[in-house]
Amino acid sequence: MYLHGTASINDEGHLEIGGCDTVELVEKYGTPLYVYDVELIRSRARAFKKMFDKHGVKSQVAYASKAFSSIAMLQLVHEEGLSLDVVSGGELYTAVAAKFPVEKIHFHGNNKSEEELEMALDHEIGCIVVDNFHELHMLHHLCQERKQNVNILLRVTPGIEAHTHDYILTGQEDSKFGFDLENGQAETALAISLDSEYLNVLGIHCHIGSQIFETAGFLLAAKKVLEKLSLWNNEYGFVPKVLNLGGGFGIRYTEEDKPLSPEEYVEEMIHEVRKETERLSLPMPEIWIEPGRSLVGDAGTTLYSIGSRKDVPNVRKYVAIDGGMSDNIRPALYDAKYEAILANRALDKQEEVVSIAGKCCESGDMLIWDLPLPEPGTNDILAVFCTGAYGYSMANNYNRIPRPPVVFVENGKSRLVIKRETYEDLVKLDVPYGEKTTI
Ligand SMILES: Cc1ncc(COP(=O)(O)O)c(C=O)c1O
Ligand SMILES: N[C@@H](CCCC[NH3+])C(=O)O
Repeated sequence: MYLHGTASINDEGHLEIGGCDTVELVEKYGTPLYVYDVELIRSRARAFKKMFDKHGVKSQVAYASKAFSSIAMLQLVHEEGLSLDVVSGGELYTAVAAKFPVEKIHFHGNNKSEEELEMALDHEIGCIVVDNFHELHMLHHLCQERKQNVNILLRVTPGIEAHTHDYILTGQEDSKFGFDLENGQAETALAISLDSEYLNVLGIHCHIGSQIFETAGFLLAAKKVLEKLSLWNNEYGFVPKVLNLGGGFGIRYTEEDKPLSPEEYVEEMIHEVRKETERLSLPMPEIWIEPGRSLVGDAGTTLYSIGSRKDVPNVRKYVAIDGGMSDNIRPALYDAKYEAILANRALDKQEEVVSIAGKCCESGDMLIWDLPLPEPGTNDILAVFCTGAYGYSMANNYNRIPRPPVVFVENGKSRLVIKRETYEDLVKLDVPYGEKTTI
Protein backbone atom coordinates (compact mmCIF):
# COMPACT_ATOMS: atom_id res chain seq x y z
CA MET A 1 0.00 0.00 0.00
CA TYR A 2 1.48 3.33 -1.05
CA LEU A 3 0.59 6.22 1.26
CA HIS A 4 1.03 9.83 0.11
CA GLY A 5 2.08 12.83 2.21
CA THR A 6 0.99 12.61 5.85
CA ALA A 7 -1.27 9.59 5.29
CA SER A 8 -0.77 6.71 7.73
CA ILE A 9 -2.66 3.80 9.24
CA ASN A 10 -3.45 4.11 12.96
CA ASP A 11 -3.68 1.38 15.62
CA GLU A 12 -7.35 0.84 14.85
CA GLY A 13 -6.49 0.07 11.26
CA HIS A 14 -8.01 3.35 10.06
CA LEU A 15 -6.53 5.59 7.42
CA GLU A 16 -5.36 8.90 8.87
CA ILE A 17 -4.57 12.02 6.85
CA GLY A 18 -3.16 15.20 8.33
CA GLY A 19 -3.47 13.58 11.77
CA CYS A 20 -7.24 13.09 11.29
CA ASP A 21 -8.89 9.68 11.40
CA THR A 22 -10.81 9.36 8.13
CA VAL A 23 -13.54 7.27 9.83
CA GLU A 24 -14.19 10.24 12.13
CA LEU A 25 -14.13 12.62 9.16
CA VAL A 26 -16.85 10.51 7.55
CA GLU A 27 -18.91 10.57 10.76
CA LYS A 28 -18.60 14.35 10.84
CA TYR A 29 -18.97 15.32 7.17
CA GLY A 30 -20.56 12.26 5.48
CA THR A 31 -19.63 10.78 2.11
CA PRO A 32 -18.60 11.29 -0.59
CA LEU A 33 -15.99 13.62 0.79
CA TYR A 34 -12.84 15.14 -0.69
CA VAL A 35 -10.03 15.41 1.89
CA TYR A 36 -6.92 17.53 1.22
CA ASP A 37 -3.61 17.07 3.01
CA VAL A 38 -2.55 20.69 3.52
CA GLU A 39 0.98 19.85 4.68
CA LEU A 40 1.61 18.00 1.42
CA ILE A 41 0.43 20.99 -0.64
CA ARG A 42 2.68 23.29 1.37
CA SER A 43 5.70 21.03 0.99
CA ARG A 44 5.22 20.83 -2.81
CA ALA A 45 4.88 24.61 -3.08
CA ARG A 46 8.08 25.06 -1.11
CA ALA A 47 9.92 22.42 -3.13
CA PHE A 48 9.16 24.19 -6.43
CA LYS A 49 10.22 27.57 -5.07
CA LYS A 50 13.32 26.31 -3.29
CA MET A 51 15.23 25.34 -6.44
CA PHE A 52 14.85 28.77 -8.04
CA ASP A 53 16.08 30.41 -4.85
CA LYS A 54 18.98 27.97 -4.58
CA HIS A 55 20.14 28.82 -8.11
CA GLY A 56 19.49 32.55 -7.72
CA VAL A 57 17.01 32.57 -10.61
CA LYS A 58 14.15 35.05 -10.63
CA SER A 59 10.93 33.13 -10.92
CA GLN A 60 7.23 32.90 -10.41
CA VAL A 61 5.62 29.60 -9.50
CA ALA A 62 2.00 30.12 -10.51
CA TYR A 63 -0.49 27.54 -9.25
CA ALA A 64 -2.72 26.44 -12.15
CA SER A 65 -6.00 26.84 -10.36
CA LYS A 66 -7.93 24.79 -12.93
CA ALA A 67 -6.60 21.77 -10.99
CA PHE A 68 -8.65 22.79 -7.94
CA SER A 69 -9.97 26.22 -7.20
CA SER A 70 -11.73 27.45 -4.09
CA ILE A 71 -11.33 30.50 -1.92
CA ALA A 72 -9.54 28.59 0.85
CA MET A 73 -7.26 26.87 -1.65
CA LEU A 74 -6.22 30.19 -3.16
CA GLN A 75 -5.65 31.63 0.31
CA LEU A 76 -3.32 28.72 0.99
CA VAL A 77 -1.53 29.30 -2.31
CA HIS A 78 -1.05 32.94 -1.38
CA GLU A 79 0.18 32.01 2.10
CA GLU A 80 2.88 29.92 0.41
CA GLY A 81 3.94 32.88 -1.72
CA LEU A 82 2.95 31.46 -5.11
CA SER A 83 1.45 33.28 -8.07
CA LEU A 84 -1.76 32.15 -9.75
CA ASP A 85 -2.84 30.99 -13.19
CA VAL A 86 -6.53 31.47 -13.99
CA VAL A 87 -8.22 30.42 -17.17
CA SER A 88 -11.72 31.90 -17.04
CA GLY A 89 -13.76 34.72 -15.58
CA GLY A 90 -14.95 32.28 -12.91
CA GLU A 91 -11.44 31.38 -11.81
CA LEU A 92 -10.48 35.06 -11.80
CA TYR A 93 -13.59 35.90 -9.77
CA THR A 94 -12.61 33.23 -7.21
CA ALA A 95 -9.09 34.69 -7.03
CA VAL A 96 -10.46 38.17 -6.42
CA ALA A 97 -12.89 36.80 -3.82
CA ALA A 98 -9.90 35.17 -2.08
CA LYS A 99 -8.17 38.59 -2.15
CA PHE A 100 -5.30 37.08 -4.12
CA PRO A 101 -2.76 39.83 -4.96
CA VAL A 102 -3.86 40.84 -8.46
CA GLU A 103 -0.34 41.58 -9.68
CA LYS A 104 0.48 37.88 -9.24
CA ILE A 105 -2.43 36.62 -11.35
CA HIS A 106 -1.85 35.40 -14.92
CA PHE A 107 -4.83 34.93 -17.23
CA HIS A 108 -4.87 32.05 -19.74
CA GLY A 109 -7.39 30.73 -22.23
CA ASN A 110 -7.79 30.09 -25.94
CA ASN A 111 -11.07 32.00 -26.27
CA LYS A 112 -11.23 34.73 -23.67
CA SER A 113 -14.33 36.83 -24.13
CA GLU A 114 -14.34 40.60 -24.26
CA GLU A 115 -16.03 40.57 -20.86
CA GLU A 116 -13.27 38.39 -19.41
CA LEU A 117 -10.54 40.64 -20.81
CA GLU A 118 -12.34 43.71 -19.41
CA MET A 119 -12.51 41.99 -16.05
CA ALA A 120 -8.76 41.31 -16.16
CA LEU A 121 -8.10 44.95 -17.09
CA ASP A 122 -10.48 46.25 -14.39
CA HIS A 123 -8.54 44.29 -11.78
CA GLU A 124 -5.17 45.24 -13.29
CA ILE A 125 -3.89 41.70 -13.05
CA GLY A 126 -0.20 40.85 -13.47
CA CYS A 127 -0.31 39.53 -16.99
CA ILE A 128 -2.49 38.17 -19.77
CA VAL A 129 -1.22 35.17 -21.69
CA VAL A 130 -2.37 35.99 -25.21
CA ASP A 131 -3.26 32.89 -27.18
CA ASN A 132 -4.35 34.02 -30.68
CA PHE A 133 -4.80 36.93 -33.10
CA HIS A 134 -8.47 37.46 -32.24
CA GLU A 135 -7.52 38.04 -28.62
CA LEU A 136 -4.48 40.12 -29.49
CA HIS A 137 -6.54 42.59 -31.55
CA MET A 138 -9.38 42.68 -29.01
CA LEU A 139 -6.99 43.34 -26.15
CA HIS A 140 -5.18 46.10 -28.04
CA HIS A 141 -8.49 47.84 -28.84
CA LEU A 142 -9.77 47.53 -25.27
CA CYS A 143 -6.52 48.96 -23.91
CA GLN A 144 -6.64 51.77 -26.48
CA GLU A 145 -10.22 52.69 -25.47
CA ARG A 146 -9.29 52.61 -21.80
CA LYS A 147 -5.84 54.16 -22.32
CA GLN A 148 -4.50 51.36 -20.15
CA ASN A 149 -1.29 49.37 -20.47
CA VAL A 150 -1.11 45.66 -19.81
CA ASN A 151 1.65 43.07 -19.49
CA ILE A 152 1.34 40.13 -21.83
CA LEU A 153 3.04 36.86 -22.63
CA LEU A 154 2.59 35.31 -26.06
CA ARG A 155 1.65 31.65 -25.88
CA VAL A 156 3.37 29.58 -28.53
CA THR A 157 3.06 25.95 -29.57
CA PRO A 158 6.62 24.73 -29.84
CA GLY A 159 5.83 21.60 -31.90
CA ILE A 160 6.69 19.06 -29.19
CA GLU A 161 4.97 15.69 -28.81
CA ALA A 162 5.17 14.92 -25.08
CA HIS A 163 4.40 11.37 -23.96
CA THR A 164 0.99 11.55 -22.33
CA HIS A 165 -2.70 11.00 -23.12
CA ASP A 166 -3.70 12.59 -26.46
CA TYR A 167 -6.46 14.62 -24.79
CA ILE A 168 -4.00 16.38 -22.49
CA LEU A 169 -1.27 17.08 -25.06
CA THR A 170 -0.94 20.78 -25.85
CA GLY A 171 2.50 21.53 -27.30
CA GLN A 172 2.19 19.79 -30.68
CA GLU A 173 1.74 21.66 -33.97
CA ASP A 174 -1.85 20.39 -34.41
CA SER A 175 -3.20 22.07 -31.27
CA LYS A 176 -5.97 24.57 -30.55
CA PHE A 177 -3.65 26.53 -28.25
CA GLY A 178 -1.18 29.29 -29.00
CA PHE A 179 0.71 30.82 -31.91
CA ASP A 180 2.67 28.38 -34.03
CA LEU A 181 6.37 28.84 -33.43
CA GLU A 182 7.49 27.63 -36.86
CA ASN A 183 5.09 28.96 -39.48
CA GLY A 184 5.47 32.70 -38.90
CA GLN A 185 2.42 33.19 -36.62
CA ALA A 186 4.52 33.83 -33.54
CA GLU A 187 6.62 36.50 -35.33
CA THR A 188 3.50 38.24 -36.60
CA ALA A 189 2.05 38.22 -33.08
CA LEU A 190 5.26 39.69 -31.69
CA ALA A 191 5.36 42.40 -34.37
CA ILE A 192 1.72 43.38 -33.66
CA SER A 193 2.38 43.46 -29.92
CA LEU A 194 5.55 45.53 -30.24
CA ASP A 195 3.65 47.93 -32.46
CA SER A 196 0.98 48.50 -29.83
CA GLU A 197 1.77 51.25 -27.34
CA TYR A 198 -0.47 49.50 -24.78
CA LEU A 199 0.79 45.92 -24.88
CA ASN A 200 3.96 45.26 -22.93
CA VAL A 201 5.37 41.91 -24.06
CA LEU A 202 7.17 40.32 -21.12
CA GLY A 203 8.09 37.19 -23.02
CA ILE A 204 6.92 33.80 -24.21
CA HIS A 205 4.78 31.07 -22.74
CA CYS A 206 4.63 27.44 -23.74
CA HIS A 207 3.00 24.42 -22.15
CA ILE A 208 3.57 21.00 -23.64
CA GLY A 209 0.90 18.95 -21.86
CA SER A 210 -0.01 17.36 -18.56
CA GLN A 211 1.08 14.33 -16.46
CA ILE A 212 4.55 14.28 -18.02
CA PHE A 213 7.33 12.30 -16.37
CA GLU A 214 10.34 13.04 -18.51
CA THR A 215 12.19 16.31 -18.60
CA ALA A 216 13.19 15.93 -22.27
CA GLY A 217 10.01 17.61 -23.57
CA PHE A 218 10.37 20.63 -21.29
CA LEU A 219 14.03 21.02 -22.17
CA LEU A 220 13.43 20.73 -25.90
CA ALA A 221 10.61 23.29 -25.67
CA ALA A 222 12.89 25.67 -23.77
CA LYS A 223 15.65 25.23 -26.35
CA LYS A 224 13.33 25.81 -29.33
CA VAL A 225 11.76 28.88 -27.78
CA LEU A 226 15.11 30.37 -26.78
CA GLU A 227 16.47 29.85 -30.30
CA LYS A 228 13.47 31.74 -31.62
CA LEU A 229 13.95 34.46 -29.02
CA SER A 230 17.53 34.84 -30.14
CA LEU A 231 16.36 35.42 -33.75
CA TRP A 232 13.80 37.94 -32.51
CA ASN A 233 16.50 39.63 -30.50
CA ASN A 234 18.48 40.19 -33.70
CA GLU A 235 15.48 41.09 -35.84
CA TYR A 236 13.37 43.22 -33.50
CA GLY A 237 15.81 44.02 -30.69
CA PHE A 238 13.36 42.20 -28.42
CA VAL A 239 14.79 41.21 -25.03
CA PRO A 240 12.53 38.73 -23.23
CA LYS A 241 12.14 39.30 -19.51
CA VAL A 242 10.16 36.11 -18.91
CA LEU A 243 10.18 32.55 -20.17
CA ASN A 244 7.13 30.65 -18.93
CA LEU A 245 7.49 26.90 -19.37
CA GLY A 246 3.98 26.02 -18.18
CA GLY A 247 2.96 23.10 -15.97
CA GLY A 248 2.45 19.43 -16.61
CA PHE A 249 4.72 17.78 -14.04
CA GLY A 250 3.50 14.23 -13.50
CA ILE A 251 2.49 12.58 -10.23
CA ARG A 252 2.20 9.02 -8.98
CA TYR A 253 -1.35 7.71 -9.32
CA THR A 254 -0.32 4.05 -9.42
CA GLU A 255 2.93 2.15 -9.17
CA GLU A 256 3.37 2.44 -12.95
CA ASP A 257 3.87 6.20 -12.60
CA LYS A 258 7.40 7.26 -11.84
CA PRO A 259 7.50 11.04 -11.47
CA LEU A 260 10.56 13.11 -10.71
CA SER A 261 10.54 15.38 -7.69
CA PRO A 262 9.65 19.08 -8.17
CA GLU A 263 13.29 19.86 -7.41
CA GLU A 264 14.50 17.62 -10.24
CA TYR A 265 12.11 19.08 -12.83
CA VAL A 266 13.03 22.64 -11.89
CA GLU A 267 16.77 22.07 -11.61
CA GLU A 268 16.97 20.59 -15.11
CA MET A 269 14.92 23.44 -16.54
CA ILE A 270 17.17 26.04 -14.94
CA HIS A 271 20.26 24.27 -16.19
CA GLU A 272 18.94 24.12 -19.77
CA VAL A 273 17.78 27.73 -19.85
CA ARG A 274 21.11 28.90 -18.45
CA LYS A 275 23.09 26.82 -20.94
CA GLU A 276 21.03 27.96 -23.94
CA THR A 277 20.94 31.64 -23.01
CA GLU A 278 24.73 31.61 -22.60
CA ARG A 279 25.14 29.87 -25.96
CA LEU A 280 22.81 32.34 -27.66
CA SER A 281 24.15 35.39 -25.80
CA LEU A 282 20.74 36.23 -24.36
CA PRO A 283 20.27 37.59 -20.84
CA MET A 284 18.94 34.99 -18.39
CA PRO A 285 15.15 35.53 -18.24
CA GLU A 286 12.91 35.03 -15.24
CA ILE A 287 11.57 31.48 -15.37
CA TRP A 288 7.88 31.06 -14.63
CA ILE A 289 6.16 27.72 -14.23
CA GLU A 290 2.53 26.70 -13.70
CA PRO A 291 2.16 23.47 -11.74
CA GLY A 292 -1.40 22.35 -11.07
CA ARG A 293 -1.64 18.60 -10.64
CA SER A 294 1.76 18.28 -8.94
CA LEU A 295 0.73 20.73 -6.20
CA VAL A 296 -2.63 19.21 -5.27
CA GLY A 297 -3.07 15.86 -7.05
CA ASP A 298 -1.79 13.40 -4.48
CA ALA A 299 -2.82 15.68 -1.61
CA GLY A 300 -6.47 14.80 -2.36
CA THR A 301 -8.27 11.63 -1.29
CA THR A 302 -11.95 10.89 -1.88
CA LEU A 303 -13.86 8.95 0.76
CA TYR A 304 -16.94 7.02 -0.37
CA SER A 305 -19.40 4.68 1.35
CA ILE A 306 -19.83 1.29 -0.19
CA GLY A 307 -23.43 0.42 -1.05
CA SER A 308 -24.68 -2.26 -3.39
CA ARG A 309 -22.88 -5.19 -4.91
CA LYS A 310 -23.43 -7.42 -7.91
CA ASP A 311 -21.50 -10.62 -8.52
CA VAL A 312 -21.47 -11.97 -12.06
CA PRO A 313 -20.21 -15.52 -11.43
CA ASN A 314 -16.89 -16.26 -13.10
CA VAL A 315 -16.88 -12.81 -14.67
CA ARG A 316 -16.68 -9.91 -12.23
CA LYS A 317 -17.70 -8.58 -8.82
CA TYR A 318 -19.13 -5.06 -9.01
CA VAL A 319 -19.04 -3.02 -5.81
CA ALA A 320 -20.83 0.33 -5.98
CA ILE A 321 -19.96 3.52 -4.16
CA ASP A 322 -22.05 6.63 -3.46
CA GLY A 323 -20.26 8.79 -6.06
CA GLY A 324 -18.59 8.19 -9.38
CA MET A 325 -18.11 10.10 -12.62
CA SER A 326 -19.97 13.06 -11.12
CA ASP A 327 -17.10 13.66 -8.66
CA ASN A 328 -14.29 12.04 -10.67
CA ILE A 329 -14.71 11.97 -14.42
CA ARG A 330 -11.08 11.14 -15.17
CA PRO A 331 -11.46 7.33 -15.47
CA ALA A 332 -14.32 7.79 -17.97
CA LEU A 333 -12.56 10.59 -19.84
CA TYR A 334 -8.94 9.44 -19.92
CA ASP A 335 -9.09 5.84 -18.71
CA ALA A 336 -7.25 7.19 -15.66
CA LYS A 337 -6.11 4.67 -13.05
CA TYR A 338 -6.34 5.04 -9.27
CA GLU A 339 -5.37 3.10 -6.16
CA ALA A 340 -7.76 2.66 -3.23
CA ILE A 341 -8.10 0.95 0.14
CA LEU A 342 -10.81 0.40 2.73
CA ALA A 343 -10.20 3.34 5.04
CA ASN A 344 -11.90 1.66 8.04
CA ARG A 345 -10.17 -1.73 7.57
CA ALA A 346 -6.83 -0.74 6.14
CA LEU A 347 -4.92 -3.58 7.82
CA ASP A 348 -7.34 -6.37 6.87
CA LYS A 349 -6.10 -8.98 4.45
CA GLN A 350 -6.99 -8.51 0.79
CA GLU A 351 -9.37 -11.35 0.04
CA GLU A 352 -10.99 -10.60 -3.26
CA VAL A 353 -10.68 -8.61 -6.45
CA VAL A 354 -13.60 -6.29 -7.15
CA SER A 355 -14.41 -3.52 -9.62
CA ILE A 356 -15.60 -0.21 -8.22
CA ALA A 357 -18.70 1.12 -9.93
CA GLY A 358 -20.05 4.65 -9.66
CA LYS A 359 -23.74 5.34 -9.15
CA CYS A 360 -24.34 7.24 -12.39
CA CYS A 361 -26.59 5.82 -15.04
CA GLU A 362 -23.73 4.96 -17.42
CA SER A 363 -22.00 1.61 -17.91
CA GLY A 364 -18.80 3.62 -18.35
CA ASP A 365 -19.09 4.99 -14.83
CA MET A 366 -16.44 2.66 -13.43
CA LEU A 367 -13.89 4.16 -11.06
CA ILE A 368 -11.43 1.29 -10.67
CA TRP A 369 -11.27 -2.09 -12.39
CA ASP A 370 -9.92 -5.18 -10.63
CA LEU A 371 -8.99 -3.78 -7.25
CA PRO A 372 -7.77 -6.17 -4.53
CA LEU A 373 -9.58 -5.45 -1.24
CA PRO A 374 -10.63 -7.16 1.98
CA GLU A 375 -14.17 -8.43 1.26
CA PRO A 376 -15.97 -5.07 1.15
CA GLY A 377 -19.34 -4.74 2.84
CA THR A 378 -22.06 -2.11 2.89
CA ASN A 379 -20.95 1.01 4.79
CA ASP A 380 -17.28 0.23 4.54
CA ILE A 381 -15.39 3.35 3.51
CA LEU A 382 -13.45 3.34 0.27
CA ALA A 383 -10.56 5.82 0.11
CA VAL A 384 -9.49 6.62 -3.45
CA PHE A 385 -6.08 8.29 -3.50
CA CYS A 386 -4.74 11.10 -5.70
CA THR A 387 -8.04 12.77 -6.53
CA GLY A 388 -6.89 16.29 -5.62
CA ALA A 389 -6.37 17.57 -9.16
CA TYR A 390 -9.15 17.74 -11.73
CA GLY A 391 -11.51 15.93 -9.35
CA TYR A 392 -13.62 18.60 -7.71
CA SER A 393 -12.78 21.04 -10.51
CA MET A 394 -14.28 18.70 -13.12
CA ALA A 395 -17.15 17.54 -10.89
CA ASN A 396 -20.60 17.86 -12.36
CA ASN A 397 -24.25 17.30 -11.57
CA TYR A 398 -24.94 14.45 -13.97
CA ASN A 399 -28.04 12.60 -12.79
CA ARG A 400 -28.57 15.63 -10.52
CA ILE A 401 -26.08 14.31 -8.03
CA PRO A 402 -24.94 17.09 -5.65
CA ARG A 403 -21.22 17.78 -5.53
CA PRO A 404 -19.45 16.54 -2.37
CA PRO A 405 -17.90 18.86 0.20
CA VAL A 406 -14.17 19.50 0.59
CA VAL A 407 -12.26 19.48 3.87
CA PHE A 408 -8.69 20.51 4.54
CA VAL A 409 -6.81 18.53 7.19
CA GLU A 410 -3.63 19.59 8.93
CA ASN A 411 -2.06 18.87 12.34
CA GLY A 412 -5.01 16.83 13.55
CA LYS A 413 -7.62 19.45 12.64
CA SER A 414 -10.19 19.41 9.86
CA ARG A 415 -11.71 22.47 8.21
CA LEU A 416 -14.68 22.52 5.86
CA VAL A 417 -13.67 24.63 2.85
CA ILE A 418 -16.45 23.82 0.38
CA LYS A 419 -19.92 22.83 1.61
CA ARG A 420 -21.86 19.87 0.28
CA GLU A 421 -24.21 20.90 -2.49
CA THR A 422 -27.86 20.43 -1.55
CA TYR A 423 -30.91 19.41 -3.57
CA GLU A 424 -32.10 23.00 -3.17
CA ASP A 425 -28.84 24.16 -4.79
CA LEU A 426 -29.58 21.88 -7.72
CA VAL A 427 -32.89 23.57 -8.54
CA LYS A 428 -31.74 27.07 -7.56
CA LEU A 429 -31.40 28.25 -11.16
CA ASP A 430 -34.50 26.49 -12.49
CA VAL A 431 -37.37 28.66 -13.64
CA PRO A 432 -40.71 26.81 -13.38
CA TYR A 433 -43.17 27.27 -16.24
CA GLY A 434 -45.36 30.30 -15.74
CA GLU A 435 -43.02 31.96 -13.26
CA LYS A 436 -41.73 35.43 -14.14
CA THR A 437 -38.02 36.03 -13.80
CA THR A 438 -35.29 38.35 -15.00
CA ILE A 439 -32.75 36.93 -17.43
C1 LIG B 1 -1.40 26.55 -19.82
C2 LIG B 1 -1.42 25.55 -18.74
N1 LIG B 1 -0.67 25.77 -17.65
C3 LIG B 1 -0.67 24.89 -16.63
C4 LIG B 1 -1.43 23.74 -16.66
C5 LIG B 1 -1.37 22.84 -15.47
O1 LIG B 1 -0.99 21.57 -15.82
P1 LIG B 1 -0.73 20.49 -14.71
O2 LIG B 1 -1.93 20.41 -13.87
O3 LIG B 1 -0.50 19.25 -15.50
O4 LIG B 1 0.48 20.91 -13.95
C6 LIG B 1 -2.21 23.46 -17.78
C7 LIG B 1 -2.97 22.22 -17.91
O5 LIG B 1 -2.51 21.30 -18.58
C8 LIG B 1 -2.21 24.41 -18.85
O6 LIG B 1 -2.98 24.21 -19.92
N1 LIG C 1 -8.03 17.73 -16.76
C1 LIG C 1 -6.93 16.94 -17.20
C2 LIG C 1 -5.73 17.70 -17.56
C3 LIG C 1 -5.95 18.91 -18.38
C4 LIG C 1 -5.02 19.92 -17.91
C5 LIG C 1 -5.43 21.30 -18.27
N2 LIG C 1 -4.79 21.83 -19.45
C6 LIG C 1 -6.67 15.79 -16.26
O1 LIG C 1 -7.46 15.53 -15.43
O2 LIG C 1 -5.71 15.10 -16.35
